[in-house]
Amino acid sequence: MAQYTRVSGVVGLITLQNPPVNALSAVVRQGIVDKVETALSDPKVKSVVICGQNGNFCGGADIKEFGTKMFGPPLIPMIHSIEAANKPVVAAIEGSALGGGLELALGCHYRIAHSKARLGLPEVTLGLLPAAGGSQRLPRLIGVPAALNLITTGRHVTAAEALQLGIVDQVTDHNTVDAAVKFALSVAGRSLDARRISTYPCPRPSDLDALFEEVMQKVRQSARGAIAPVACVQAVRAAATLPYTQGMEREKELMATLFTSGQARAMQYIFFAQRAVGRWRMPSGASWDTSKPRPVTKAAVIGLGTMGRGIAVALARAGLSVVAVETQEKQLLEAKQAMSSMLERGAKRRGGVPALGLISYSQSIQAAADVDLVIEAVFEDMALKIEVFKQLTAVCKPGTLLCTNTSGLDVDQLASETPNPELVVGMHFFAPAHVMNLLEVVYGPRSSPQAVATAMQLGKKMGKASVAVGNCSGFVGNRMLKLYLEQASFLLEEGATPELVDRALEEFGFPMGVFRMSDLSGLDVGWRVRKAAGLAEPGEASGPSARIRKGYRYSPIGDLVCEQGRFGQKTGRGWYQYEKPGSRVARSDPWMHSFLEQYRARHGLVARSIDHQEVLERCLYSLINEGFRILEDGIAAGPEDIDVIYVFGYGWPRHRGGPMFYASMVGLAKVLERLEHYHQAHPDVPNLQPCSLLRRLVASGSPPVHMWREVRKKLHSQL
Ligand SMILES: CC(C)(COP(=O)(O)OP(=O)(O)OC[C@H]1O[C@@H](n2cnc3c(N)ncnc32)[C@H](O)[C@@H]1OP(=O)(O)O)[C@@H](O)C(=O)NCCC(=O)NCCSC(=O)/C=C/CCCCCCCCCCCCC(=O)O
Repeated sequence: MAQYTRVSGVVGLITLQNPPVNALSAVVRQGIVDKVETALSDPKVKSVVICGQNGNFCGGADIKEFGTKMFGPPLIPMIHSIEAANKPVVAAIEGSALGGGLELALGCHYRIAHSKARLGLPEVTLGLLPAAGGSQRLPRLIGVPAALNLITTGRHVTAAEALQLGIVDQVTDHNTVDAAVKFALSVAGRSLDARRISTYPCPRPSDLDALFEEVMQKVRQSARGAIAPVACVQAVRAAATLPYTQGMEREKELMATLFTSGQARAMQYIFFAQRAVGRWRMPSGASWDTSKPRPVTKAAVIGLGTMGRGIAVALARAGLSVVAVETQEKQLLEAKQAMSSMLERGAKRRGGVPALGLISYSQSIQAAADVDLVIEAVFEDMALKIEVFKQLTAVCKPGTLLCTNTSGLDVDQLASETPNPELVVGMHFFAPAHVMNLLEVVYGPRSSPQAVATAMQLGKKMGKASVAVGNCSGFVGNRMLKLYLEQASFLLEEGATPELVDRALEEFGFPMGVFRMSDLSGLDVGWRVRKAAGLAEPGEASGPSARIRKGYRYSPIGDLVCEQGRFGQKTGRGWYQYEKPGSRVARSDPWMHSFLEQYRARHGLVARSIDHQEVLERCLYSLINEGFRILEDGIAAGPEDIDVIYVFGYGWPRHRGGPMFYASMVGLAKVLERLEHYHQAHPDVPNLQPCSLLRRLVASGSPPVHMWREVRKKLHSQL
């Protein structure tokens, strides 16, 4: 709803009231329409101020209303009537003015913002465009190039940038509503002819066609199949080339296509999933609302390899005091230099001061004596980690949380080696840790809810989507990834090339296909894991058992490639070739093609033609099947947890909503049928056998994703 009061005798003050973000729900829209009418019809009122309750202007249209029948007054005429008003209307922007919230403000005649406010049109991140006039007003106000940048990326700008761009008229450090009222008093009675943005001509750069062509090309490339960014460019083009009313028609037309698209549904699902995972729950019943996190102001990072450096930088950026420990002197010096330049580059990009002073460096683990939490990031070796945990237990003050950044070792085993296993959790960061926005918080059976709450809160403070998951080999992300990688290798054996597999996955929307990704992260990492698991054997075995390990189909292709010293980009050769070690541009490698041909010949395999459909079905459905197993095992609390992990950590295209949501869009019955088909064709790959939760869901009529937890509960109660 909206509240109305009269202040200073002549200013009508309208306050949006819909906590926590004052979204423009039907009731709020009705409130605005009514209160604007009241203010305009009151002869005593000379000007109007619109603000939001609790220091927050407006988070935009109510996303929960999308996909339901719309009630209440529509946004567009509401904003038009404000712009057409014959009394000045001033928006007092505190907190955020996003999406429909900024569009409302653009309909006002003046905008005053608090210095800490954030403004933006993030609709593109929800699969939409700013369709309450935003795509037509913003270019008229700030010009085409700046509007294109904001609308196609959805990025939020600070009040200072908004002032510089011309989005707001004034920025204040003081009470924004007081400043807006004062401003409203000063402009009362002035002509509003020059203040209605919809009447402005859109500034047209001389090279309009070339500009749009270039932007469209870039947007299509980075959108990876998402349709909203493309529609955003088309809408801004309409602003630049058509009169306002026709531009609005085009905006509406484009929005209609997006609004009902599966992509918008997927992206809005991810928006809510990202927030839902914060409401974590452990199988014991402990949860976010019953577990209080401990305060963490000082943390230590042990081991300054690639991961440790990124973690320490991310902690310092979040404002924590960090003790960075590396026992090797040379490595410590290199790390210090690298971390300082990471902080400096980040500060330059974001426009702040590098947090260099927050990090102290030491060669001794003793330096961690007074920290609240430690993140161990040493080499992925259980014996070494156990030794480090022993030392930490002796050095750290009582109650210090001990976290391990393992990407797959048994967190419970590590915990059991310490006298206080309840203080141990996994914090699985993704490389590079100062860039990637995902954190898996791994709890073992003995981790205390308080330890989990603390790690989850710390992850949030570091700006990461943090997901609490159970302890198992590979946790959630890597456990699923293993099957995806395995299918990719089998496809090579059967006739595919790395290029074919990667193209199919990149067309699906991944930023990189599986083989290009493997070249980037290094083939040796997986090789080491397979050797430790007793799977990779030196040299090439022959005979029928050569591709069977531990009773199941196994592809040694990756091991053989590693034996050639081909570890990917860092060695200049991997699944592809590179100009030199460290180069990034992957080029087809004839060596790889003849290696695959020889390999197939040696094993009596006949290459067959494999299409993109099969690549997608085998790689993605096997990964999804494992996702169902993870749900069945209770390692992830719900499908949202898996989807957030995949979208934020593994490059799963956001417009496809994560693997579990994607499965529901494809149709669970279809996924089941294809898995059965592939399992029949490859009976030596037991992972292709559809899991019982998937079968049960299909038998229950394939309910929507939010109902899967119920089906799982029933399945468990019957076991
Ligand atoms: C920055 C934030 C605002 C705040 O962040 P923070 O403080 O961290 O808080 P959060 O945890 O994120 O959020 C707190 C809770 O609030 C919920 N929330 C947040 N924003 C919204 C919202 N906009 N709507 C509903 N709920 C919201 C959030 O989920 C949390 O609750 P919970 O934990 O999940 O319970 C941050 O929240 C943020 O970034 N919010 C989103 C901002 C945003 O993206 N805004 C844009 C929204 S879209 C929009 O505004 C579109 C405008 C144009 C609409 C035009 C309509 C025309 C319709 C025409 C249709 C034509 C089609 C016809 C088809 C046919 O023919 O049928």
